[in-house]
Amino acid sequence: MDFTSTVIIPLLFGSLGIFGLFRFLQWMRMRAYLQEAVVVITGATSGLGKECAKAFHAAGSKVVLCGRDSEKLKELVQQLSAVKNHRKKTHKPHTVVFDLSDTKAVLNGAEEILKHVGHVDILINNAGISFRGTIVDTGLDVDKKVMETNYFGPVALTKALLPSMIKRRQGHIVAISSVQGKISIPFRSAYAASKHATQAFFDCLRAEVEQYDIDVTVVSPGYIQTNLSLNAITADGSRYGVMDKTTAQGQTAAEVAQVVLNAVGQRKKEVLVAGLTPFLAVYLRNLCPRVFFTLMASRAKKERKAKDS
Ligand SMILES: NC(=O)C1=CN([C@@H]2O[C@H](COP(=O)(O)OP(=O)(O)OC[C@H]3O[C@@H](n4cnc5c(N)ncnc54)[C@H](OP(=O)(O)O)[C@@H]3O)[C@@H](O)[C@H]2O)C=CC1
Ligand SMILES: CCCCCCCCCCCCCCCC(=O)OCC(=O)COP(=O)(O)O
Repeated sequence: MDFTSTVIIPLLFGSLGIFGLFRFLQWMRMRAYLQEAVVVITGATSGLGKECAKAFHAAGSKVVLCGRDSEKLKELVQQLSAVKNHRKKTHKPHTVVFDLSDTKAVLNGAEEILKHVGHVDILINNAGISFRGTIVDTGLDVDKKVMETNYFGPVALTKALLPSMIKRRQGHIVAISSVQGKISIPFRSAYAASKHATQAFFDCLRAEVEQYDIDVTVVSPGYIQTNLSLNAITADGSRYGVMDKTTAQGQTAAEVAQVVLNAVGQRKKEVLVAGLTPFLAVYLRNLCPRVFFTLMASRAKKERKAKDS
């Protein structure tokens, strides 16, 4: 008997077995956590929100779909109800209509959610808009609109639902931020600012509510193939209306929704869902800020030149 067959091989198989068992138990825990959970998703009418709705519905959660277009929400309910899942009990979704940029509407929406479903286990603050423009040309009303939709809306909804979570000593709040909540790139000022504010707010919240057993997960994706660039607003408040190459070549919304589902199921505190370059850019911003700022300035010059020519 040599050392390999008596020690190394049994150790290897033992470790693999323990790892497999650990993953299985993790999967079982996640399944139990999501099954029957009341999950509120904002921006469910499109892109990542719509895919999250499909993923959580398929996981057996009771989804509450929020959006500002009731027709699109109804269509999604029909789509989800048509999916037959023989292995898991699924639930007919509820819908609640409100515009996130209107605080009063958000508060009424929160009230309606609690009236309909009694409590919220998981709130996914997903809805958002992006922005394209130079700071010098952008009206303050545009900065405010982006902040209202991406920051004040989610903050108002979170604050409205938080007391009932604290009372139950149970709940999970998710913020869909962006890589741009960690680094700022030129011509995205309002968007990057709203996502940095989101990151900061939900990091503070995480610390404050841990004592009530409430989880907070911040998800920071890179580019995703959605309508985000098409729907972005520009310096004068008009719709950008272009499917950017970066957006078109991003990850699929279904892939990112699966990452959101797993991150929530595993109660992760934060997750960066991006390729190597954005990932390195985040590190560069923190470790060698001067180099990062120089790269961003040259990127701004190049983009400006390309636009002018
Ligand atoms: N796509 C990407 O590359 C990335 C996206 N993200 C983030 O993902 C999230 C989802 O965006 P994504 O799916 O990509 O984009 P989409 O444009 O496809 O979806 C945005 C969703 O937000 C909703 N929404 C926008 N404004 C409001 C409002 N005032 N009130 C209520 N709902 C509103 C939209 O509703 P409606 O259908 O009515 O327009 C839509 O459902 C955003 O927070 C975005 O910042 C993060 C990183 C990368
Ligand atoms: C040796 C280290 C090299 C480090 C890389 C250098 C820096 C390169 C810059 C990379 C910028 C990445 C930007 C990623 C932005 C992003 O993923 O944003 C996601 C969004 O929210 C998209 O919204 P948008 O409206 O901008 O489409």
